[in-house]
Formats: sequence, structure tokens, C-alpha cells
Amino acid sequence: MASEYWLAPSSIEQWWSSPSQKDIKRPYSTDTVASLRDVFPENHHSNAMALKLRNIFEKVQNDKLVNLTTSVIDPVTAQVMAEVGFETLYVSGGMSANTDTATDDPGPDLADYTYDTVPKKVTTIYRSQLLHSRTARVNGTGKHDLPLLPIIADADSGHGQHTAIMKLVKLFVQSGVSGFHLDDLVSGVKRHDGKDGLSSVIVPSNEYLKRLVAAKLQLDIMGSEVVLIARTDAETATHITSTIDHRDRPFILGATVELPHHYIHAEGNSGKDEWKREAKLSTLDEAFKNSNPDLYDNFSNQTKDLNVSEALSAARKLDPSFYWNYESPRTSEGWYAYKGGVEAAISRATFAANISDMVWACAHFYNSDVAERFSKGVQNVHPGKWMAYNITGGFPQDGSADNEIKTIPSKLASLGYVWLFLPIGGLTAVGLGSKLAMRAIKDEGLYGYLSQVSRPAAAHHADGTSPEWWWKIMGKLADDAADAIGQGS
Ligand SMILES: C[C@](O)(C(=O)O)[C@H](CC(=O)O)C(=O)O
Ligand SMILES: [Mg+2]
Repeated sequence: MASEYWLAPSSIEQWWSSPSQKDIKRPYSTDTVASLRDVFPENHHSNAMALKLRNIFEKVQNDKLVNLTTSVIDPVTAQVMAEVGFETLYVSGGMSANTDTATDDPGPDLADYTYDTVPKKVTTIYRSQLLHSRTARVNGTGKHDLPLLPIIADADSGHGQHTAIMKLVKLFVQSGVSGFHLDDLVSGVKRHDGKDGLSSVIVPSNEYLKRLVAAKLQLDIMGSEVVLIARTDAETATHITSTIDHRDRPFILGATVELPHHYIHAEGNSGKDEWKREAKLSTLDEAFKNSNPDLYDNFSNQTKDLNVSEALSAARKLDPSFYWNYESPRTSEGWYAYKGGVEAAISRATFAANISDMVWACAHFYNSDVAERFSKGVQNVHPGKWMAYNITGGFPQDGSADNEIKTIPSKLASLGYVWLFLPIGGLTAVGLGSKLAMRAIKDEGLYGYLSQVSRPAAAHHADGTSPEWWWKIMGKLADDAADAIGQGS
């Protein structure tokens, strides 16, 4: 692409009116994007793959289906997933944390790894797909049609403010990614033991929006078609870092009863639970409506678009004895109590949809009521908006829900979801496959390997998993190069 064209705001304008970009509402201009561009574009791989991903989502949406995938753990899983017919791959932050990180410190999913961890994983998986397709072509195995699968990756909370987010997005585009999700969580504060009644902690709506806009700006700077997925954790959130944004007011909780001490002085888990019970937490609007039903309409009209602090002043002018305290439930970190739920997720998704291609309310278990309400909430405001759904756990092992589980994909498709993924499925599959194979080798030695590992693998034509493929067939590429180099003259 000639650099005059690439750097001309008019060419960016033209691109923004193309089908993949026309629905995005950007708060910045083409001039700004042009001025931030490097002289040459560098996104060929990612763009080709991202357009392929967009086609997949369009097709499933038209056919009223949902694209299902799970996490790819390494190049072998990537090849197997292509062979069995998956159309997309998911690179999970959690699985990257469990298996390898850029700082070589595997561990639980805290999203505390350095921000190049997931892009590096994507690079490895993407390049392994290129290698497999090149190998198949050179060897004439008839598998050169085996598709390169678009990769969707986990960008977590962006790992910092806008400059870090933009660098992360740049790494993703360079990695060959086709889509990524960015969320509204505070980085690195997950608790796995539920201590202090703490689940997800989220940032205010405006900070979330700024993250998404920073990501989109970087994609625009790179002329990238990569799919931006806006994930919100508002459904499971228990706390928020700030009350500054008026859009968060319906979900911020305050004490309606004045207690002798604040939440931070309550001791232990049970003391904290008791404090919350006694404080009778509620949102400002609910509290005012309960204590002043006759004044509520007046209050509500006066305080549209006001945050909790401003609206509380208005409430006190209307009723000087009104008590509602959003400071007293603050945690020792300063976080405010938050009423998570599907309404909160809808509120965030409806504005995130303006700047992203797909919205996703992250929950860890399937809940048909939540899936339906979220879909209605989003589709009422943004008809046809792409939506994602994840199921991490909650699969009953006793068979009691088998029939329901079978119908989930078609239910989600009928609600308009286009992408359904099992974030930990790849890890479970790799673990189970390894356990069965390793058990056979350990218990039955060489014969166990022959009868229960290598022979079934050959029977399944699991090319990517066989040493033959990696050594002999792939080795042909190196041999061809050696022949081409010859004796050097
Ligand atoms: C989807 C997710 O972001 C991931 O990293 O795979 C995780 C999965 C999990 O920890 O359950 C998430 O939902 O936060
Ligand atoms: Mg994650």
C-alpha cells in the first residue's frame, strides 16, 4: 500500500464506511488516526484472519447458529482442533497462566502475568498453523486446505492505562490474532477463597469505556480489522473502585442504617457479613423511594445524569433527615460496595457496544434467565449486535442436566449469541488425554505405548500429534532449504 494513501485521512474515512467498520461510533477523528500512523501498515496476517473471523460470525448469525470453541493449549492442540473441524480457537489468559507465562512463572489465573504473555502464546499458535499449512502444501498431503483457524485471545483488563493497552493491542495485531476481549476488572485482585465477600472488582463505566476506545484507536492506527470484544464482569461484581460515573449510580450500594463503626472495622468474614446485614445495604434510589415515596419522582427528575455524590446532596435538600451512606461500606482498599447483576452488565454492554464489535457478560456458569435478559437488553438497543457467552464450570457430573446441556448451543443461537466458548475445555482435554496415555505407558510399558497410544493415534490420522509428522514430513521443509542452499555456490 502506497504510504500517501495509507496516511490520507480520506482513505481512513473510506475504510470506516466499509461494512465491518460502519457501525462503530468513534470519539476521535480520521486526522488523529492518520497522524498517529507509522508510514507502512504491518497487519497483513491479522487482517486476513480477522476478516475470516468476521465472515464466520456473520454466517452463524444468518444461519441462526452459534460458533463453539474451546481453549487451545499448544501447537499440537491447535492442529488437532483444525483436524476435527473447529472453526475458531480461543487463547485463554487463565490457561496461559496455568501452563506458561512470559516470565516463566505458571500459576493460578490472576491476570498478573506480564502483558506480552498472551500475545506470545498467540504468536506461537498462529505460526504453528502457518507451519502446518506450509508443510501440508509442500508434501502434497492433500491437507493443504486445512484451514488456518482465527484466534480469539484474552486481553484481560489491558494491563494498565491507555498506553499499556495500546502496546498490548499492537502486540496482538502483530501476533496474527483475529479478535480479543478486553474487560472492566481491576487487574490482579481476584480472590479464590471468597474471603471478605469479595468477588470481581470493577472500574467505573468511563474507565471501561476509555480502555475500549484506546484499544479501538490502536486498531485504527494499524488499519486493523481485528474483532474487539467488550467483556464486562458487572454481573458478578461485588465492588467498584470509584463512584464518579453517573451511569454506575443504580448499582452503588450504601448503608441505610447508621452503625457505630464502618465496614473496615468489622472483624473476620462473619463480622463483615453481619455488618452488611445490619447496615441494610441498598442503592440510593431504592433507599430514597422507600423512605420518601411521595418525593421520589421529583428527586428522580432532578437527578438524572447525576452521580451518587451529587444525587445524595439533592436527596438531602428534599429530606434533611434522609440517611444513606456509600462511604461506610468501603473496603480497606477503598472500594465501594456494588450490586452486580444482569442489569449492571446490560448497562455497560449497551454503551460498550458503540465502540466494539461484540459484547459479552462474563459469568462462569450457564444461566438461561441471565442469557435471555442480557440478550434482550442489548438487542433492544443494538439490534443484531454480536454477543458472546462463556461456560467455565457448573457441568453436573451425575448426568442430571445432560439433556439441558445438549440444548444450550441452540438456545443461545436463538437468542442471538454468535460465539460460545469453554475457556478451560482445552486444558481438561489435554489433561485427560495425557492421563490416559501416560497411564498406559506407565502400567504396560512399550506395549502400552504401542497399543494404547501410537496405534490409536495413527488410526485417528492425528498428524499433528505424530513424531512422523514433526520429523519426517515437516523435516522436508528443512531438507528442501538445505538442497536450495547446496554447497553455497
Ligand atoms: C475466560 C477467562 O478470562 C480465561 O482466562 O479463560 C477466565 C476463565 C476463568 O477463570 O473462569 C475468566 O472467566 O475470568
Ligand atoms: Mg482471563
